[in-house]
Amino acid sequence: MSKQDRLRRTMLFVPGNNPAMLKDAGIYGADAIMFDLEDAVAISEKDAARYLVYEMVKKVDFGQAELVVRINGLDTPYWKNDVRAMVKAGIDVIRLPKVETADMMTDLTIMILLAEKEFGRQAGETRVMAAIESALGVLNAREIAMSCQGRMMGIALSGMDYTKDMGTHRYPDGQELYFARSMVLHAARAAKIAAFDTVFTDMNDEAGFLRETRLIHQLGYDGKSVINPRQIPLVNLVYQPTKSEILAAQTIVAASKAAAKKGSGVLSLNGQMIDRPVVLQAEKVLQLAKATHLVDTKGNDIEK
Ligand SMILES: CC(=O)SCCNC(=O)CCNC(=O)[C@H](O)C(C)(C)COP(=O)(O)OP(=O)(O)OC[C@H]1O[C@@H](n2cnc3c(N)ncnc32)[C@H](O)[C@@H]1OP(=O)(O)O
Ligand SMILES: O=C([O-])CC(=O)C(=O)O
Ligand SMILES: [Mg+2]
Repeated sequence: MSKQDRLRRTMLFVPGNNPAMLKDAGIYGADAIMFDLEDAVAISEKDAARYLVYEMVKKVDFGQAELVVRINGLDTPYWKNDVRAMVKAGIDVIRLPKVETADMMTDLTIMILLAEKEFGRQAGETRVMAAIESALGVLNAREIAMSCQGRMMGIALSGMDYTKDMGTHRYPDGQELYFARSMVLHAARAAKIAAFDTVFTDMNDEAGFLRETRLIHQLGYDGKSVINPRQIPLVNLVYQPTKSEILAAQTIVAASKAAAKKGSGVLSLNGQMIDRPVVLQAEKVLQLAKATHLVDTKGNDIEK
């Protein structure tokens, strides 16, 4: 799977000052691991956490997971050192919290470019993502998503800080996030980058977590930030295609390959027109099925 079309169903937050959690973060099968230097780390621990995460990124094998770091915000004295250390360590993605304007992302990428030069990394290699955590950030989501072309990997909604900014808090039905979720998703889709939903903090409320995950899956989100390994299989369950979706996708992909051999990009299958967007959607279904080991690498069923 190329870096562009990799799955991003789960992004596991790991506190940057917890050696035990950091060391084992790769064993739970998260699509991305997010080392947190921001709100999970006390002020007195900021330098120690940065050093610890640097060592972990350099030395620990986290398998296939995409490695993301949530650095401290641009209004803190820590973020520049965070960027330098993480670029030096070779992190895949830097997540900037509390993004309100596209200019903030530009400031971040200027610093990243300097660090890439300083530490001999290829210019543009370090990707970025923005976490939207306020009313202003939501209203500017489109410009934020369109910024840093080439480096921008995705945008995330951060519902805890966002609801605080809105003068409310999280409710079980999620109505308070409806507008923000729609805005962030539209901005991501318009910019052709990934969209991540916010964390669900009650680790024991499995039914509530599944309800929220089904909602964001239905809306079209790529995945969700998660805070506990127990939440990972639940997200994967929701994102796992059904048998009939897999069968339909296999039929579409096979028929489109046969049509392509005859030089045709569009075909009719059981009365339905099949063209490029339908084929791309079918390929995505097979990619998800492969990730959950329902089909093999050629898209054929695996007998269980
Ligand atoms: C609003 C925000 O900014 S949210 C983002 C910031 N917050 C965070 O990063 C918090 C991330 N989550 C955590 O720190 C933890 O899940 C806690 C503290 C909330 C709960 O931890 P625990 O009570 O240990 O949870 P639990 O009993 O389910 O843990 C089971 C195992 O998973 C490990 N684990 C739990 N959470 C994580 C995690 N986020 N990353 C890696 N490993 C984890 C535990 O260390 C434990 O491992 P062990 O069996 O080897 O001892
Ligand atoms: O990104 C997240 O979901 C966690 C977070 O910081 C918030 O909700 O404020
Ligand atoms: Mg936050």
